[in-house]
Amino acid sequence: MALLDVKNVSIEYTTEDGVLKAVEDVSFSLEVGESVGLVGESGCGKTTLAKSVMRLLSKNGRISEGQMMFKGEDLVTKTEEEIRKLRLTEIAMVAQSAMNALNPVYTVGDQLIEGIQIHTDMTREQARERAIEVFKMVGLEEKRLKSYPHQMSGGMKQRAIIAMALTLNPSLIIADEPTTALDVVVQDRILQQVIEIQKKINSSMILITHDISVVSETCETIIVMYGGKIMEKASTKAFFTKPVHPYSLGLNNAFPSIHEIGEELISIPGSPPNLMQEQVGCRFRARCPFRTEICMEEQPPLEEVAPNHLSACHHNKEVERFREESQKRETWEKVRERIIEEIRRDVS
Ligand SMILES: Nc1ncnc2c1ncn2[C@@H]1O[C@H](COP(=O)(O)OP(=O)(O)OP(=O)(O)O)[C@@H](O)[C@H]1O
Repeated sequence: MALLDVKNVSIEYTTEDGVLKAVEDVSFSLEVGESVGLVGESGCGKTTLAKSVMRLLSKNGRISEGQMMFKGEDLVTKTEEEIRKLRLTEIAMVAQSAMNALNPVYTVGDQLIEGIQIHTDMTREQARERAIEVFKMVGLEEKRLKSYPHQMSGGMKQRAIIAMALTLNPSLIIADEPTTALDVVVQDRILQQVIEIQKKINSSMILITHDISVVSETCETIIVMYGGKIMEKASTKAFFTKPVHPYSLGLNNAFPSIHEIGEELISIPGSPPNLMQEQVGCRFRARCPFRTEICMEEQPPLEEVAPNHLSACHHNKEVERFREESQKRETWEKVRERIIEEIRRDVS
């Protein structure tokens, strides 16, 4: 049985201007010990999906459809009380800039020890021992337990937050851009530590990032989202050697570290769809160099293109040609010209 089985989940936000469908009909599963990288441009629904697993959506957000089976039980229908018990003990989240969540008037140690005591029946002394242990795991000295947040650097604070998330050996860690606010060297070191600990305690992980090169180094599986839907899911190895979806091909062109030195980066022209509007056809159609008639009318299903490799494109079979053409700058230049032409037409 998978640890987490997300089935046909849709999530929407009610706003003053109407309903925004942030995630639509998304399904994926996560095995015990597996780490999945969730990637895609800003606004594609990564954080929404992650927060919904913890049932931490903002007030105007709701899971409108689907199930999220965690250890065989549906998280969607659990009561608030049941979910609260699962947080930290079973599912822990390290959010973007979580370090700002530390309470400035308590020492970091007190906050950590208190957190442990709330969720377990450990004595203060036992909780302190555990706090020292997890501090060591993330590379913080014991004496740092006595520090107040303002006495620590950004990197240290984020480490302390990660320590808090890992302290009760959760089965699932959700890390949402856990190191974005830090400098690159520190980012890399902390991320490696998180992965090490995750492997040690054999928890599963969902790592959210907009940087696919991070996923190539840290995760076994990658899920690419676009406009609230999954476009491609594959092992990272397959994805980085043989990506299939045109959006993935575009993303691969846009990231430096997985390319050879000196190779030119090409970004994908245009912007993601407006999720306030009803989506017709493929969500990537406006920016896709390879679109045809059917892409304008029908939403492509997520199909298996190889074992454990899924792609939602009507033209999965033409991937060899797409791979070749997507590496040429003029392929994407034509998309840019097409977008400009369409805007001109709409205006006139
Ligand atoms: N509380 C909210 N109310 C209304 N719309 C929201 C709310 N939170 C997110 N959205 C919208 O839902 C969509 C998905 O947002 P989400 O933050 O999940 O994307 P993301 O991929 O995590 O982006 P980022 O990388 O910038 O965090 C976006 O269109 C966003 O504007």
